[in-house]
Amino acid sequence: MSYLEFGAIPLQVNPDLQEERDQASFHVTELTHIIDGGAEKTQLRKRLEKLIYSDPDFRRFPDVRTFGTKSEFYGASVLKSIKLFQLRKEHQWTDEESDIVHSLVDHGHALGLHHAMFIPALERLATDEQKAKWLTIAKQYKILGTYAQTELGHGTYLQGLETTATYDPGTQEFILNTPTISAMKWWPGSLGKSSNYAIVLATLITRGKRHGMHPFVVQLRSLEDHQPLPGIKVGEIGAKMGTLSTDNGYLILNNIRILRENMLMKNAQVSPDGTFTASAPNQANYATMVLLRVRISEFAYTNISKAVTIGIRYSAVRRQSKLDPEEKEAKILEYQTQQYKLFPGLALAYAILFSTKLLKKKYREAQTEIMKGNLQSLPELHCETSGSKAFCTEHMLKEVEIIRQSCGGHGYLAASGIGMMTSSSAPLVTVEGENTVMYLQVARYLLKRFSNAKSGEQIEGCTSYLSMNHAPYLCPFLSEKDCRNLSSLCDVYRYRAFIVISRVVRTVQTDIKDGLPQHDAFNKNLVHLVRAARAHCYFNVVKDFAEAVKELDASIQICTVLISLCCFFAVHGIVENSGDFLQTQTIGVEQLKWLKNLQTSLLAEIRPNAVALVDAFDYHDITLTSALGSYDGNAYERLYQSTEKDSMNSQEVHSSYHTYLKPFIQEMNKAKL
Ligand SMILES: CCCCCCCCCCCCCCCC(=O)SCCNC(=O)CCNC(=O)[C@H](O)C(C)(C)COP(=O)(O)OP(=O)(O)OC[C@H]1O[C@@H](n2cnc3c(N)ncnc32)[C@H](O)[C@@H]1OP(=O)(O)O
Ligand SMILES: Cc1cc2nc3c(=O)[nH]c(=O)nc-3n(C[C@H](O)[C@H](O)[C@H](O)COP(=O)(O)OP(=O)(O)OC[C@H]3O[C@@H](n4cnc5c(N)ncnc54)[C@H](O)[C@@H]3O)c2cc1C
Repeated sequence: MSYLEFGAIPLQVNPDLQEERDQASFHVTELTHIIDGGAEKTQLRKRLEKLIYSDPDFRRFPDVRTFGTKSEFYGASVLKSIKLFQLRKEHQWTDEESDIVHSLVDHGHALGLHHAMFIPALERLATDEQKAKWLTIAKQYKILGTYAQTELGHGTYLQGLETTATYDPGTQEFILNTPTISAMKWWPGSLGKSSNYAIVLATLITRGKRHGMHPFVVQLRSLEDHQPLPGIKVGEIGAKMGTLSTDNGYLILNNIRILRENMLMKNAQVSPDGTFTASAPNQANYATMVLLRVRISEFAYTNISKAVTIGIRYSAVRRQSKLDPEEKEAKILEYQTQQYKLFPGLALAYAILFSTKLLKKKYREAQTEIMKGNLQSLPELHCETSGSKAFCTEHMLKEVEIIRQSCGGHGYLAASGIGMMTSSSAPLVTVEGENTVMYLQVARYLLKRFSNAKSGEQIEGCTSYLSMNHAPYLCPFLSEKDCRNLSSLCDVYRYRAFIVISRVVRTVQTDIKDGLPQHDAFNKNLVHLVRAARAHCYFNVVKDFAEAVKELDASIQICTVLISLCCFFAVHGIVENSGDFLQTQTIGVEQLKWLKNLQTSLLAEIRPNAVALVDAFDYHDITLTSALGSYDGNAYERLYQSTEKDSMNSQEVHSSYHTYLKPFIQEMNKAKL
């Protein structure tokens, strides 16, 4: 073959990848249907895929992402928003359809916060009359909004927000102000350049009294020429590690007057004379964050499943070194260490998938009650969503980075698609509640439930195991074979969580008894409290995965593969955290030895189906945007082809040669003479 033909993509699938597909023990399409939630959902996704990817602009976005300047990238991202909004309107997409499309077109776009937070906030925090006014025009895209809560000085501690909304009964208006530099809004997505409205979260002051954080609808920019309105200073906060398609912004408000009706009053009201009344606890105003924590958990699935698709397909076509000196070089997927890098991410993707399906269901049920004014399920929902968001994003980020490393040098290329995934995954551990803080919210709930259980209350829900009548614990693993039993594995996780939680409760109580104030006793044990929350979340994810697999209505072949994967997920988690399991005596040294053996046996067991398990995620090549992970496995040709799109290659000799290099070379050559 001449080098001129190197960039031509072969028409056939790479035989190494085809070989993997041929040896799968199950039908990939059947598993795809399970992942999508049914054959009709797969059809729906495919229909939307076809619609979106028939538009050349949507196919072009990945190239802009890789090779454009920040400003070009932002411009393309605005176009992406507009196209999505037009399509959504034209096709009357439901929220579900819209979510599918978002997962197809790369997560970010300039006005992403309009549907992700602005509209959900109006739906959750506005009264019916306010919805009639604001929601209608927001849905018609007559106004474009964002959610401006975080300030330069405070993101986590919402009670510390300094932006003020002071009620003036004389004019029946609120006056919004940014009283200090740390009070300026800082970070909100779509704020810098895109939105003309925002829901601004500010401390409400009426009749001289502060009433905590409340939501206010504020117009930021003119609907005529997009100029910021008088008294408003708004702009971009600067270059970031990733999430380039979103214009995260700052906002300074100087005596901005808004109508009394612009305070979203579902949960608290200010009457014309300035009387404050609350019809729900202040935390009801956190509802938009609760929703986004569910969405971000789902997004963790999207990222890890895409990353592992790239990693596994590439590992099936990349050959390096010899396993058997007599044979040709081995696929890197053959190396046990490579499987050890990739399969935890594979198992995690399925674990998050099943666990978030359940979380979403619980969220929907709880939200229906909450909208009717029944807030009983809110504390449990807050615990579950905070824990899920923290667990899923923490583990996803860790595994995405390991998968990037598993692709060797090429994983570091933008064309691999995986480096971008690391940078877009990174903020997810911080946004919508920083993970440590979220785990501490879970711990707070666990402590409460633990003491409720101690006082004899029958606990329901995700902490029900705290009120189990704990007979003396006996490790269920009496042989290596026992370690495969999913309900025994769940038991081990459950007891580990129970013991870690009860120990930290005891330590905190002892510290308080010994005279430490409660806040000091907490701070002295924060690391252990986070450990307890992690143990609780791990147990719940293992349990959700195991139950989903147990209840699966699928072929025996699929059940067998998913049981192995679930078993691997649980076993791997114990081995990785063995210190904790040994210390809580939920397993002994002998059991750890069995579990380690089982862990490596499972690598070999999963190996033949690895490619089929990622094929089942069914990512379109455009969605993946990866030269390494495309369906046909022609990685080298695609890598070489990707160089054509690099503007540096548009001229043989770069202009800098004429400006700098040529005079330098000439100078050096003159000097030699
Ligand atoms: C386009 C489509 C894409 C979709 C796919 C996504 C893609 C993704 C891309 C990235 C997109 C990024 C978009 C980021 C967008 C932001 O990042 S928006 C800003 C998010 N900001 C945060 O999350 C702030 C985090 N902080 C907090 O939530 C709260 O301050 C804290 C930490 C929970 C503390 O709450 P607090 O009320 O100040 O104090 P605390 O004493 O801890 O709690 C009081 C009580 O309220 C309860 N409580 C606290 N929070 C809640 C709650 N939420 N609910 C119920 N009860 C609660 C507590 O449990 C406690 O109860 P009790 O123990 O008293 O019974
Ligand atoms: C890409 C991106 C997009 C964003 N989009 C938006 C948006 O659209 N709208 C919006 O309003 N905001 C947005 N944010 C802001 C985001 O919500 C906050 O950054 C996040 O809530 C964390 O708050 P913080 O930055 O104040 O971190 P901090 O709270 O300052 O955290 C710093 C460290 O302090 C620790 N810490 C803080 N408090 C405690 C505590 N009580 N106990 C123990 N440790 C603690 C944390 O664990 C962390 O290690 C965005 C941020 C990013 C990065």
